[in-house]
Amino acid sequence: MQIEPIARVQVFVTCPGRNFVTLKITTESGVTGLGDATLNGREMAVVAYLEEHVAPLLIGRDAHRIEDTWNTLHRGAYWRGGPVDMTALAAVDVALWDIKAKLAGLPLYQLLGGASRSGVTVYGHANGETIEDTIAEAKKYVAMGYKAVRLQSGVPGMASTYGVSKDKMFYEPADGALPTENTWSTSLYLNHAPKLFQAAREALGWDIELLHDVHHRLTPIQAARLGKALEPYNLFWLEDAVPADNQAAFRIVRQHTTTPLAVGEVFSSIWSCKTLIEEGLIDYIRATVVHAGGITHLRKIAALADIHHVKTGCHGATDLSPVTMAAALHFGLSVSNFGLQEYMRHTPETDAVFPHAYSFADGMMHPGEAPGLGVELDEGLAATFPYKRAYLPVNRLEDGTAFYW
Ligand SMILES: O=C(O)C(=O)C[C@H](O)[C@H](O)CO
Ligand SMILES: [Mg+2]
Repeated sequence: MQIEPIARVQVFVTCPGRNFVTLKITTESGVTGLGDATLNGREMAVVAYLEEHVAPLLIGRDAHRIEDTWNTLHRGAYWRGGPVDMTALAAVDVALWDIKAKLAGLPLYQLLGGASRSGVTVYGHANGETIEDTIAEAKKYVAMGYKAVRLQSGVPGMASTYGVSKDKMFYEPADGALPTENTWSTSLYLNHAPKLFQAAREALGWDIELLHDVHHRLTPIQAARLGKALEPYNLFWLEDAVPADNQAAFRIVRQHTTTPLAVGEVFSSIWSCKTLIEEGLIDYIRATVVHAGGITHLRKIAALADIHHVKTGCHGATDLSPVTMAAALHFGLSVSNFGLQEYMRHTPETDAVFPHAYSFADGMMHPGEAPGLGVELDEGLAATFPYKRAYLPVNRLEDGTAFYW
């Protein structure tokens, strides 16, 4: 049996505009693999977890034994699961897949069963202070070749709204050394959102797929009302309509609307979405490589989803590093029930720290043909961008009640 013992495990933290945590595993024969371990706003918790509790367990293990390593780390932790553990586990898992594919001399998607399609269709983010601004942004995405765009607009009467950033192309919500506070009005939002999509269909037509993210801010019956109100505009999906801690809550939304539902960017494992998938309460599962235990675990989620007619829709915000973007593309190219992949562009500084083989053309992305993931870490450049603590915002209702952001 061919054995590839792990010799070194390193964790790098870099902040080329935002914080990224990267795990690098090196084998005794000198092959390296990268894994993204970035958990926005809680980065250093994963660093400590990896350095103190995971790295010592990896030294000397056979890098080829990905499934066994996953299960040993997961079942052997006893206190298993949750975002910190599953992000750390994902980083190990992806780094080991990177190593295995490099040793095989193949791009990772070939090890995952080969390409199931010619490319990975992606959606971009159009956001603006007003409906007109948002539509103008969406037109830029259409001009770049995107076939699907997420629309978020400011709501008149609200000082700030989720998803509306000053820098249009490079979204970054983690903006403070302490959390900034937003104020939320459900009624203003519910009155406004259908107007955005009515105007968008008039201006953009019906050939472009449109998406919207509620960011967990409605009760089930409010989400049901919004889904019904948006039906005439034929959304590709309505995302995170309600907080999904209570999976059964989606039954109410589902009973009332035919607008397709997507959820899962904060999910850590198959247990967060088992009911949603088995009862057919959603159409797209948005769990992602870095936060749901890596490729090994995400493949199991996708397999369960496949038999229930649920497609994938991996989270792909800019707080997931290019290492996750590449992993998502290899996964999306190969998995049978791929739906749509989110693609927010990283800044040029981030792209320089993580040179990569993936590319965008005609609304689709491709991971490229480099062996492994096709992403490297420029360690020298990374070291010039030290960690800067940054929090995601918090949200309050108009009367001051702490709410979901
Ligand atoms: O990309 C999305 O759909 C998001 O909701 C982005 C999140 O706000 C972001 O990843 C939080 O870190
Ligand atoms: Mg989202």
